[in-house]
Amino acid sequence: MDLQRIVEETWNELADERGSGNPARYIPALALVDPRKFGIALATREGEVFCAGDADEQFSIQSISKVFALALALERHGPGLWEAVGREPSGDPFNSIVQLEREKGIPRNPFINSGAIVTTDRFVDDRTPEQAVGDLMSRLRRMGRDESINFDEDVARSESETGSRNRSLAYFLADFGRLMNPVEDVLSVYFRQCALAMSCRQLAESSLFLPFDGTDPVTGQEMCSPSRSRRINALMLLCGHYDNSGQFAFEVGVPGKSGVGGGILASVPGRASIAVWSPGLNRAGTSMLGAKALSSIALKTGWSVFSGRPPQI
Ligand SMILES: NC(=O)CC[C@H](N)C(=O)O
Repeated sequence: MDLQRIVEETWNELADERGSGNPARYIPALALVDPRKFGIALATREGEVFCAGDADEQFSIQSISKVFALALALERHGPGLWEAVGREPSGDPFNSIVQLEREKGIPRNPFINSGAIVTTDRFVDDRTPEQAVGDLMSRLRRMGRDESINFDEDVARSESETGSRNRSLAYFLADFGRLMNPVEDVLSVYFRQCALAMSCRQLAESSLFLPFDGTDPVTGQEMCSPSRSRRINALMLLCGHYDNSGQFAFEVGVPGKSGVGGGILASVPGRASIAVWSPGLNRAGTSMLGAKALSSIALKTGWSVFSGRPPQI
């Protein structure tokens, strides 16, 4: 299978639709990004990366970071993490607060904002926010094989200045006694984690542990056990796009995680890790063109977790 041709064809087919959807404006720094950006990177077990468009330009990965935070929080706490956060789709928008009161401060899953705030709190654990951010950065740099990976201070500040909703969620959690650390400490890590700047290529390369049983097949670095990576993939499939997760599974058919910066990370078990970026979003905060690109790649390759077709590569 000529993956470079598939990636390029997909980009060319959709290029005229660049600028479709609505970029996130509730984080002012994100509204400054050129809405016509469009990149695709597909990384394989052999260490090859097939790219098209703006695949080497860094963007704000936003909620895609929740996948890394989950893996690292599980590493610190093991299955005990599941006492603080659930594993069910919420069917509500990512920043919804309604279930939190009814369900006594146990968020439905680690990918909605309330669940991610709890996950980040557990990742911080007994450390200072600075130590936790330092640890997150060094892990990502190691996984992405790139020392330049960092967070964008302007985006983190912009989100903090306008973060009333996330503060509400965090104080609600604190009121139920669900956070180990002070609210502002947890949020300062959460905002920086969301403001991580990475390119499609860096994202695809640093997340190869997801489709390959917890271990980067290129470097041999182990991120988590095979059973844990299976479970993270399961959560991505069911909760990775909030109240749009069903639609994404229907159209694309592989685990994925969206971010309001317009990135989507998709994990194709046993095959590849794919990152796409286009800032225009649908109503659930999933990149419109990004989802179309992934759907097209899934169609062209035949890749799907719901298909019994033998591996093509
Ligand atoms: N879906 C997202 O990417 C949301 C993340 C964003 N940082 C927020 O907390 O609102």
